[in-house]
Amino acid sequence: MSNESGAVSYPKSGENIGRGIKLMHNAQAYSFSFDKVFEHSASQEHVFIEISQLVQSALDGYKVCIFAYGQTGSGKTYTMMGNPELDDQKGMIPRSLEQIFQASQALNSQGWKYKIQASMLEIYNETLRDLLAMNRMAAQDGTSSKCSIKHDDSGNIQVSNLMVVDVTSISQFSLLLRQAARRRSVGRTHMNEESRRSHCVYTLRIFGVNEGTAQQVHGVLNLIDLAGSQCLNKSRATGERLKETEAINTSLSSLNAVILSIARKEKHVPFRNSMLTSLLEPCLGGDSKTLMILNLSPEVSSTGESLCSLRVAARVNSCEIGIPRRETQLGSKDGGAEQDGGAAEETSWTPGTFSQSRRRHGSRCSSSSCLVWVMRPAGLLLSLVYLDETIGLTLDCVSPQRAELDLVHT
Ligand SMILES: Nc1ncnc2c1ncn2[C@@H]1O[C@H](COP(=O)(O)OP(=O)(O)OP(=O)(O)O)[C@@H](O)[C@H]1O
Repeated sequence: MSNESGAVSYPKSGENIGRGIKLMHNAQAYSFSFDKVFEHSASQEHVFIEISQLVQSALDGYKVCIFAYGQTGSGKTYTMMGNPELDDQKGMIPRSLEQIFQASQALNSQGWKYKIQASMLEIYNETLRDLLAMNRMAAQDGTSSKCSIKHDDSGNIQVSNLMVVDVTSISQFSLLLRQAARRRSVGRTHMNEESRRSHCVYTLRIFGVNEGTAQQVHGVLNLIDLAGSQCLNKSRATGERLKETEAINTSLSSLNAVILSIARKEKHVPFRNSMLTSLLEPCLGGDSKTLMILNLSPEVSSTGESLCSLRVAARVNSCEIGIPRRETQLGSKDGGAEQDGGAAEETSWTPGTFSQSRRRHGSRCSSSSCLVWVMRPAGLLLSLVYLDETIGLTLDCVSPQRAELDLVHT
């Protein structure tokens, strides 16, 4: 099967995308470079162009994980979910599902039939909550089975008691998304009117079988909207909000410890220190294709947090994980299926239309990748100022406050 080129065509990337970013913090400049850096003026469509190939590869039988990371209020939920009802504001999750449906339908003519299943859960205060279960309240108050993470004999991770729904249309999926959004733990904080107080994991399992060749593929697409990091003294949180903020920061610290440990190629990676890292283990420690989207706030008061986030993203960018493995089986005439070895095909993916393959020379490992999207600053008008031809674009503010982020087009 070869649908890697994609059944859907996309417009070319715009000029509001580069690869470098410079941050001024305490009068010091910090430079970073990533797979892509999007200015605030980039659209949801621009960002999706860069991840569409990766989404496509879930249909080809790969495990794919895309997660949004950043401080509270920086635009993670906007990026991942956006407004699914409005075409130009739809985020990565509704766009991914649309692409998967359209591409799978286009492959029908080549004999492929697909079954797609969805599950949606949140990690709230270190507890797993099923966002689709009918008896969710019963599970929360302990009168029915709670979700928990189980490791099977082959080291695979399963979530027990999680509702898995067969998805047959885009409208049905939109309904599930609305249901999950209503049930997700949301609270008002000093930093964000509608702050998501949990990490949310949307999973699509994709089973394909070719009626002509009996080949089978099994891909997984995990789309994750992490809760935002937040300085406790800035958050001014008390009571429940404080407890949530502490739980969010603790689990994000565990994620950072895992990323640091992988980047340093340490033998022991502390995946089991939190629910979040246990769930992410197959993505960060295994054979999936993983992408982090870092959301940044351009406000001067956020430069400290932005620097921390950029450092985490730079580390993620340098992590070498396993070889992406395509899950395929060769069916036999009598209807049985033989493994074709889950052939570990070294098909490192290339984000979007023009960046380089990220496979390291001389290494059999592929690396995780990172895109950065800078949010539009509330109440600040931005203008673009050209410094010189080689440096490219610098963001400058038409306001007394100077924007501290330079987006360097390279
Ligand atoms: N690129 C963008 N264009 C327009 N509005 C945006 C953009 N990014 C974020 N916003 C708006 O900014 C606000 C905060 O964004 P959002 O809730 O997505 O942040 P978050 O990082 O998910 O926050 P939290 O971690 O607290 O849940 C929302 O009202 C959102 O609609």
